[in-house]
Amino acid sequence: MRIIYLHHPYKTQQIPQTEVVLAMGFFGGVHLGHQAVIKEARAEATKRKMPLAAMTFDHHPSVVFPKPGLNGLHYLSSVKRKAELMEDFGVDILYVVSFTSALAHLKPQEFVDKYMVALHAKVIVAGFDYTYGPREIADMAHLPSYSKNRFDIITVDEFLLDGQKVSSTRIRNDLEKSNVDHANKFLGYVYQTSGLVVHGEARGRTLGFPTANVLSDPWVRIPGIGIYAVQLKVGTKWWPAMASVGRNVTFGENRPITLEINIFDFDQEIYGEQVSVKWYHYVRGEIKFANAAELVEQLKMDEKNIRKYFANLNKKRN
Ligand SMILES: Cc1cc2nc3c(=O)[nH]c(=O)nc-3n(C[C@H](O)[C@H](O)[C@H](O)COP(=O)(O)O)c2cc1C
Ligand SMILES: Nc1ncnc2c1ncn2[C@@H]1O[C@H](COP(=O)(O)OP(=O)(O)O)[C@@H](O)[C@H]1O
Repeated sequence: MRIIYLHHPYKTQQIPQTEVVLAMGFFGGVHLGHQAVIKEARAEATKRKMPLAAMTFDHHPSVVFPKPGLNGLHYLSSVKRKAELMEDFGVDILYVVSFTSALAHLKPQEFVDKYMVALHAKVIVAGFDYTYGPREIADMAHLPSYSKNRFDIITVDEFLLDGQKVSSTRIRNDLEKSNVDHANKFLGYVYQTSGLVVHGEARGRTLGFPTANVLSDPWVRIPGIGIYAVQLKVGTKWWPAMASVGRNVTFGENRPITLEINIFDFDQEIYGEQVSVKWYHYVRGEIKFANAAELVEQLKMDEKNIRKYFANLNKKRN
């Protein structure tokens, strides 16, 4: 897959000359609803023997148009992760467009001309609620009037799972409530984040449970406080592990929230490693123990439960 970064006004030399099917959306999280759009676009591209291009933005439109109640940016996928997922789902060219004031203030006709037609799109595929300007004048219903027959349009219906709309907002709420199991169901894959292993307070090793302290990438959403069954990628290998998102309440008041991960059957120094975390399953809430010994007893039980969880998961897969 080729990734092309466009910053308005982009240079025409950046655009490949081939005609494409173009899937449009912010695709935050690339959840089952987004996957339905990409699948439909993939099928159309194969039918027409054209490459499949997809367009996303580097930042959410709320950076330029702030929404009340939306404070801070907490994405379900970094651009890098989005690109990995897009490639998995068969995208050949990914356009990552900078969402700036200059871009946001283009008239709908200008956006269609410069970011659809000039990208040699023969077919535009997008979800039913896709907009490219103010909703009243720039939704899917208005797209034919701007297209002027220069491309075909495929609108993909709302995707429901168990009768519920699959949406990024719903998935963000699930993660906030520590419900990674439900978030994973709506994502259609296991939620993944990444970060850097940094020093903690060097207490873990004295408890018999060393924990890699992971400083997560900025702007990416970490599940809410709790203990989780996770897998951690160090270098190229995935390791089963148990993670704590919490304030280490046993050891004092008002501590910051940290992400700490004890890796099973592992004994290496990994400070400075860039690692990825796959969030499989919520196990329990954070508990304030009377002393370190009680915490250690709980950690032993957590390890047992989480090993069992992964053993069952492997059994189900085989
Ligand atoms: C699986 C797991 C579960 C944990 N559960 C709790 C908990 O319930 N309460 C708590 O105070 N700390 C909990 N911790 C965090 C430990 O307090 C922390 O890992 C330990 O203090 C080591 O900190 P350090 O890495 O800064 O040395 C947990 C850690 C792990 C890995
Ligand atoms: N099984 C393991 N799980 C996690 N980290 C481990 C493990 N074995 C060794 N380590 C190393 O030990 C470090 C964690 O030890 P710990 O005493 O908790 O110190 P810190 O507070 O600096 O994280 C990790 O960053 C890693 O380099």
